[in-house]
Amino acid sequence: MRTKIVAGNWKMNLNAGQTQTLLQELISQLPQTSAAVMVAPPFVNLPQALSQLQGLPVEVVAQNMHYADSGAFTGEISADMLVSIGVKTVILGHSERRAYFGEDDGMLAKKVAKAVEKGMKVIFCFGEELPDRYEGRHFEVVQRQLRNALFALPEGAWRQLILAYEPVWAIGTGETASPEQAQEMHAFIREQVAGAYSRPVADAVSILYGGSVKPGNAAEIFSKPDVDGGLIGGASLVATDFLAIVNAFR
Ligand SMILES: O=C[C@H](O)COP(=O)(O)O
Repeated sequence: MRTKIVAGNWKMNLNAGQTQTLLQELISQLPQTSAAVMVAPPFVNLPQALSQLQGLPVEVVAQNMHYADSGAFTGEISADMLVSIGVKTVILGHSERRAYFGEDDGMLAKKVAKAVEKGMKVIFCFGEELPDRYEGRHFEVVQRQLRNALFALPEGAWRQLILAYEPVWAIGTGETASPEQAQEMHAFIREQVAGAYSRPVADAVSILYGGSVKPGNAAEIFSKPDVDGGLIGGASLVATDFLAIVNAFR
């Protein structure tokens, strides 16, 4: 049985005080759930989140990291630094990192390999842009993103991977992939993993959907057999919305 996951990617939102408030709201209403719940605040608020969530079933996740162990990379954060404060999971490959910070498949392959080497779990994001879908290239694009960044990893690394399919046209736009579109792509992704590795590896990996998941559409999207949860952006900044999405698994 695959792990069901609801992860909130806070992106570049919430200062220290706002972080404390949102976490308090989440903690006070935390439901019983079979899903693993995660939140990803910006780097500077990770220690506070770790402290507030200590002993609670909400994992604190980083939004990014560098591929080098250390060195002259002003403004960057290493895997060691994250691990040293207690962060065990990192989001890599988000479309905003790809679009605004020049992260390509080659760089992401290095980042994923480093995170895996350091014992971290990775939520690896990928997905096609709107023209790709209009022009029928979406499967090809996703296949290439997976192959270039992940398929050179040893099979054992897959125990540390979580995939997050995020069609770029659905991120922050209010437009969501239909549950059928999500299921179709997730099944395709699982086939790619089965082809590159094995059926057991493919069946074990959690594949999350991301892109305008809201309380009103989460249950239907999560009901699809190859959708194992969601990576939530905007709706994760409102405690009641995020918890309603978590509850969509009940
Ligand atoms: O990481 C989360 C995704 O980018 C989705 O963001 P969104 O829920 O605001 O569309």
